[in-house]
Amino acid sequence: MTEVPSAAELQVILKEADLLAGPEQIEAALQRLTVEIRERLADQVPVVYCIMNGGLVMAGQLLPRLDFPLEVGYMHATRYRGETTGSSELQWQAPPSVPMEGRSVLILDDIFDEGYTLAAVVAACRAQGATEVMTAVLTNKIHDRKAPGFDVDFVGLEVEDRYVFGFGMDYRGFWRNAPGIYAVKGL
Ligand SMILES: O=P(O)(O)OC[C@H]1O[C@H](OP(=O)(O)OP(=O)(O)O)[C@H](O)[C@@H]1O
Ligand code: HPA
Repeated sequence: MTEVPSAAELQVILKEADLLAGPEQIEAALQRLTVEIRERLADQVPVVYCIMNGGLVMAGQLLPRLDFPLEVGYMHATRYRGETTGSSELQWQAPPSVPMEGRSVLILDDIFDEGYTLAAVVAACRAQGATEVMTAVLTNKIHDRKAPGFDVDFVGLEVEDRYVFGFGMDYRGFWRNAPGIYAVKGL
């Protein structure tokens, strides 16, 4: 069994991390996302899926702002599994919880990093008969290692090319609950 770090060790991770975006910047990003998404999807009665686990906080904060009719679902696809580099194999831990055939779909996730997760999720939604599939992420990590031929539709904030955590994103499984977006010291 993997050993759980102590609370003191985890506090050091947070204390030594660099704050990239605080609550005010995140609030502004969520407000921008709300306006853009409403403009595009308000009359589509979409199914809005949270990608577990990372999308949980973003979805929880964004959904109550989307003041139009929609359904909520979730799916869990994971590539990092507690590591700081992604595996080539995407594991589906939970398939989409709501049928999407003939529906407009909006996918919510915490981070568009290399993009292989969302590219595979969008392909799966198309294969399951969604008529249109849009993606919204809280953060887009800026680098040139993106999956070819795929992009997201709505981005809250750009973050630098470091390993980030907070607001849904984990560092080795921890600190998804941190109220800002932080970069791990040295990563
Ligand atoms: O753009 P990519 O490089 O594919 O990475 C982004 C994905 O990685 C993280 O999920 P992770 O695999 O860590 O699963 P988790 O949310 O369950 O931790 C994150 O929540 C995104 O879904
Ligand atoms: O930088 C990151 N942080 C947390 N989760 C992630 N999943 C992909 N990239 C990241």
